Amino acid sequence: MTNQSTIPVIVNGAGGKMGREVIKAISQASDMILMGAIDTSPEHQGKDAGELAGLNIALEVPITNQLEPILGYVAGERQLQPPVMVDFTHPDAVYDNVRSAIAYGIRPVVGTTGLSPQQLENLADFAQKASTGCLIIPNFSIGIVLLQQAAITASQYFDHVEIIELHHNQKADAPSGTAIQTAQLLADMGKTFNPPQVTETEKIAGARGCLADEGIRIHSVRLPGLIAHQEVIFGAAGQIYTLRHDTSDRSCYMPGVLLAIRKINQLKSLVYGLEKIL
Ligand SMILES: NC(=O)C1=CN([C@@H]2O[C@H](COP(=O)(O)OP(=O)(O)OC[C@H]3O[C@@H](n4cnc5c(N)ncnc54)[C@H](OP(=O)(O)O)[C@@H]3O)[C@@H](O)[C@H]2O)C=CC1
Ligand SMILES: O=C(O)C1=N[C@H](C(=O)O)C[C@H](O)C1
Repeated sequence: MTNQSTIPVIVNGAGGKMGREVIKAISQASDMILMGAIDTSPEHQGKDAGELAGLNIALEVPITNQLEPILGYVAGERQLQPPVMVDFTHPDAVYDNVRSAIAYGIRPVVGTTGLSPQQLENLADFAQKASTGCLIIPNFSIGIVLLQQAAITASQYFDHVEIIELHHNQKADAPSGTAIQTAQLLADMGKTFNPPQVTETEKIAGARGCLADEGIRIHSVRLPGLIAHQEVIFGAAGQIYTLRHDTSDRSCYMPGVLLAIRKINQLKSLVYGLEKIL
């Protein structure tokens, strides 16, 4: 049943691994209603979003590959709560999706990773000018927020740290958005890590991973059988301190996604990271 506090939501990437999970979560949230489901995959066109998500009932929302008509339709409906677009699509698509949503006055909750620093800056400008909330969340799980907080604490006492992120081999971008954010949080602590101990030679290019800001290295593993995992390993003389987060089911992201949908209406600009809205 819809009422004045029901939040209209459209899901972009509705047929994907995360999109289906989001549709299930929205269908179970009494304060939200699915108003549109977009996915460019030809195999999903016209299917009911609820049935595709594995629900026993149809939601009467067909999957379409046309984002703009859905944005226009939702923007034109008379509703008291501002509509939200959740995006779990592809690194190549997310920038344009977010710009389109903001142009229609629809607030984007973005889980898709792979936006460049320049794209993030442009989107922040765009959201600011439109006075529209925009949430970009590289990882919606509470476990990663806690891992990052522990890493920030540890970084005050350790000068050596490397990050290993491990994901399923369908992932398009590397390093993961989570690893990039984790490295940035550590780099923002105002010190340089991993002072060189010897002159290193990579006998095969990439052996030492990629170099993020302030000397922090990130290593990316892609294998079938994995979902999403991250280790932050600190080293000092005679000791190793390892922080690890493991995802065993994508439902772990849903409390964060629902929180973001509920909170975005309070924002008037771009906010990056789940920790900012907890
Ligand atoms: N922030 C977080 O907590 C999390 C973020 N992610 C990120 O979310 C993104 C999606 O992940 P995941 O669900 O696993 O990926 P999937 O490939 O399973 O799903 C993406 C879906 O979006 C479709 N798609 C691609 N381009 C567009 C477009 N332009 N418009 C609409 N639909 C499109 C894809 O179709 P097709 O297959 O035909 O390309 C696919 O059906 C990734 O960037 C991933 O890193 C994932 C998990 C958690
Ligand atoms: O592609 C994924 O699966 C994930 N992507 C996000 C990332 O790049 O950090 C979040 C999580 O790691 C799962």
